[in-house]
Amino acid sequence: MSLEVFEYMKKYDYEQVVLCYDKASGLKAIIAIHDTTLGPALGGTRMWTYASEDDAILDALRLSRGMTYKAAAAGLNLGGGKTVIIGDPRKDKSEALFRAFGRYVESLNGRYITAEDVGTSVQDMEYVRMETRWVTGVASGSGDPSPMTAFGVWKGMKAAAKEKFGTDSLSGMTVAVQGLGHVGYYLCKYLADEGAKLVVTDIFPERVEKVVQEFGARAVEPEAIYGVEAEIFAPCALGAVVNDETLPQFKFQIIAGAANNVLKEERHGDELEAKGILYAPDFVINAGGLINVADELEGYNRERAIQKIAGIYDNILRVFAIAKRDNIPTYKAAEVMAEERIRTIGQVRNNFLRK
Ligand SMILES: NC(=O)C1=CN([C@@H]2O[C@H](COP(=O)(O)OP(=O)(O)OC[C@H]3O[C@@H](n4cnc5c(N)ncnc54)[C@H](O)[C@@H]3O)[C@@H](O)[C@H]2O)C=CC1
Ligand SMILES: O=C(O)CCC(=O)C(=O)O
Repeated sequence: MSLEVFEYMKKYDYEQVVLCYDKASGLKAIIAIHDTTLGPALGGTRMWTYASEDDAILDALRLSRGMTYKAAAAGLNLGGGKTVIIGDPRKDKSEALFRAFGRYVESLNGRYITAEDVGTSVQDMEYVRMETRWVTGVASGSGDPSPMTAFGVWKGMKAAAKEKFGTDSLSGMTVAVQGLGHVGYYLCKYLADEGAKLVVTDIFPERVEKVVQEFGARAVEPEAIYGVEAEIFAPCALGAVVNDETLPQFKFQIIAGAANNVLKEERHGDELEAKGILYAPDFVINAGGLINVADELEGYNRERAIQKIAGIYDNILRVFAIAKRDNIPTYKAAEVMAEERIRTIGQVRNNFLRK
């Protein structure tokens, strides 16, 4: 069945979807702008080989809505957007492709600000910057946001441990880390430095080997990670990893990782709750990269960014408090927290002249 784009936009209140095609460079991109109530839509550019154009559009739609919630929950004055470029990041990149994309971003005149995401790099964003100033996370600015995302996930994981075990020390605890890319590697470093035991996996053996060598991690095959004996599961690869197949295997007590859209469907969040597994919602715990690139918009100050990202600890505790207050699962509590802010600040911004 093909995707009914306008129906989907109506259902979840999207503002705009832009299809970008450039013959010379081969660019095929989808820019999705979900909501700009709080400010311009900021969100990275993902490059991926999608099975179909519908899959690509749906990914852009879902990810951009996640960005609205992420920015709102993080207390940022930004809305939600995301770009998907259809292509193989290992083969299809070129200066022309990213510059063509940059011209589309420029055409939106600041309504959408881009950055890197899975499959794109700081270098790619330098090409985008040649055509537009509406790009963050460039080498001459805040650079790769991934170490900051990892720092925020580590802080949020500690808050979850505090809630579940009464202590935020992860020393001696076992953490299962799925995906040892930009974020997963740095997360392993924070955890190893604190004395946590690591069980890790990745589809690229060289990434696994590096973490085993550097941090004394134990490696398992990709499919085995879901059944590992560990207090905490940190998904740092792709989304939808909490699903009907994986859930029955879980012996974890906490799920806290960097991946976006961790729950395949909302009901999987209900099932985690029913099993007594504490879920630190994805868009709250993984906001470190967004907070970092957003700081670049004010003239980047690393210390200020680190301070703000450390606030993810309190933000995660706030989500758990709302969950208890309203007697709802944590994934819903995170949405309530974000929606409350969009509603309140949206009303405030409607007073007098809107800038
Ligand atoms: N980089 C950032 O600052 C942010 C990243 N995220 C999310 O965090 C996740 C990780 O991001 P990055 O580290 O930047 O991406 P990355 O592409 O550098 O790393 C992902 C890693 O997961 C591995 N992987 C893919 N499928 C796997 C599987 N089935 N089993 C095991 N490993 C698998 C890949 O080989 C790769 O090493 C993504 O979902 C991303 O959307 C969210 C917020 C910010
Ligand atoms: O971290 C980035 O590059 C920008 C923010 C983003 O796209 C994300 O948090 O998923």
